[in-house]
Amino acid sequence: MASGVTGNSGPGGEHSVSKTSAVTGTGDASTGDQAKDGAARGEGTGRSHGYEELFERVRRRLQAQVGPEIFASWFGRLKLHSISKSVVRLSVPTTFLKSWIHNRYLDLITGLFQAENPDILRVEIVVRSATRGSQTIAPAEAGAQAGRTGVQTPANDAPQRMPRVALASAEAGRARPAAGTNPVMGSPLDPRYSFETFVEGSSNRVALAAARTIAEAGAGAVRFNPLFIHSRVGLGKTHVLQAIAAAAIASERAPRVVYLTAEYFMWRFATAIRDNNALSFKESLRNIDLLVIDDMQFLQGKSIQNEFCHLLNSLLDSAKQVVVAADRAPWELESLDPRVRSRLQGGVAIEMEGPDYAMRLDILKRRLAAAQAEDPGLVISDEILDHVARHVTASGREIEGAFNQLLFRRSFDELTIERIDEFLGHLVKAGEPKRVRIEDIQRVVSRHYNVSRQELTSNRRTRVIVKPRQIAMYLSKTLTPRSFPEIGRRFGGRDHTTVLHAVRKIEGLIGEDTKLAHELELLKRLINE
Ligand SMILES: Nc1ncnc2c1ncn2[C@@H]1O[C@H](COP(=O)(O)OP(=O)(O)OP(=O)(O)O)[C@@H](O)[C@H]1O
Repeated sequence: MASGVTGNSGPGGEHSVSKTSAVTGTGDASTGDQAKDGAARGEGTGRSHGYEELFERVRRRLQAQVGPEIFASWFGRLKLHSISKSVVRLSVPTTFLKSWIHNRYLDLITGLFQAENPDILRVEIVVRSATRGSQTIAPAEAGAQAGRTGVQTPANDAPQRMPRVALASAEAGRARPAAGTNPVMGSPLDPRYSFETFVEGSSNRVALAAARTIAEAGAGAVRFNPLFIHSRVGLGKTHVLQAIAAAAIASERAPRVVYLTAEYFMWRFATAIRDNNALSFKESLRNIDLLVIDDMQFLQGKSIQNEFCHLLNSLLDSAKQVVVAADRAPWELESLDPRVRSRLQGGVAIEMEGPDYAMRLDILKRRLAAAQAEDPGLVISDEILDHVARHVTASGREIEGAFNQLLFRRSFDELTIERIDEFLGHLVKAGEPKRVRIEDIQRVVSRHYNVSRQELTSNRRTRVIVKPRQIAMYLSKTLTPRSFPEIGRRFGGRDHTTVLHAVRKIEGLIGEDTKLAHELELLKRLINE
């Protein structure tokens, strides 16, 4: 196959190149049209100048339509490639940009050209500097492929080879990630957080099985997408997420893995905008196999969420695995853009519960073994471990905190049960307050009043259902941090004013109806059990 040469890649120069080749959405752009284009471009004449002006006008209209932010993100590197009487070809530097613009903006751009010149029938997006017959790949992809196979890019011609080889060797020369680093970008991984160090039990078995499956599946073998793991604090979400990332990297089946906290994503994105390289930041994320995002509840800001939404859509649409963790279920992430929330709900959400006694004891024993590896003389009796496992119940983090206290105190204090109760008192007594969920409230209320949960969330307005429903809404507002609109959604898609009315009604009744007040106290106890 002949290799095309894009002789001029300077600003605005693409359209005046006489021999071109590019990968298009439908295949090679080098069709019969191309010859016509060559003639129609009228190289070196005033016509080419006129085409550039036409392109400039379309760019301005496009910017006005989509707004400066989106324009800068997606169209900043759009250039005029060639133009004929009826076909306009625009070029972008990567395949990803091509398909993104092609899928989302082609109709808009075509309409804008047609508004300027009704003879234009079609707009095509092509990739600059692509070799005919070889698939054009975005930088990270190129590098990763070369790194995987050790294949160097064929030396078709110098202008094209140079940048591609540079990228390939940069990636190929990159050492396997050391523990504590990340191969592509992102937050560092803690080498202690692996599947081997994670204690399995009934409260996390399903989540762990899903996590292992994804880590073992490798690129393209998408299973539960996105996988959404949620739990209250300290129950091991970060541990599991980092274990997935580390195992996927180690397996080499999903070579491009990114682990990020939502906060780190926001920071990286803001820095990239500040440094004028938001586009390459976004593209580097879109060329990965596995995206792991922790602490999703912290994702804030309209434009950041918007970008995250694009990223999520693009990865999920191209069957790339996404794993997300948060301190609540996706449908409870109220601060999130509804489009992000809905995309997150489209996969599998699994909750991890608190560790039971056996798990707590196992965590303590493993910590002790790890500490003994460094200090062979260290002794902590089984009785003490058992005591801590029985009384520090809230989370893995609390158990770790308790164990660290034991290590610290033993150097200057005798470890008796009484002493331990004294210095661990805050952990033993307080524990983690139970996080009440709307589901729990609905379950307890429906059982207490002998109505089904379906009836509670239905449109039925009979008295026997309306009162329990209002009570359940009142309890949802007083026992959970959920907003009126969220509660309304969870009760059959009701308006927030209905919830407000229910809460006020029950509040009013409590003051005058002691039987109802007692009933509510009983319900609260049942819910908190
Ligand atoms: N099942 C478990 N096995 C071993 N260690 C655990 C387990 N659960 C929690 N831990 C440990 O408890 C600590 C807290 O866990 P982690 O940070 O993963 O919790 P988290 O759910 O992400 O919390 P947060 O919501 O605050 O981010 C970690 O050191 C972790 O290793």
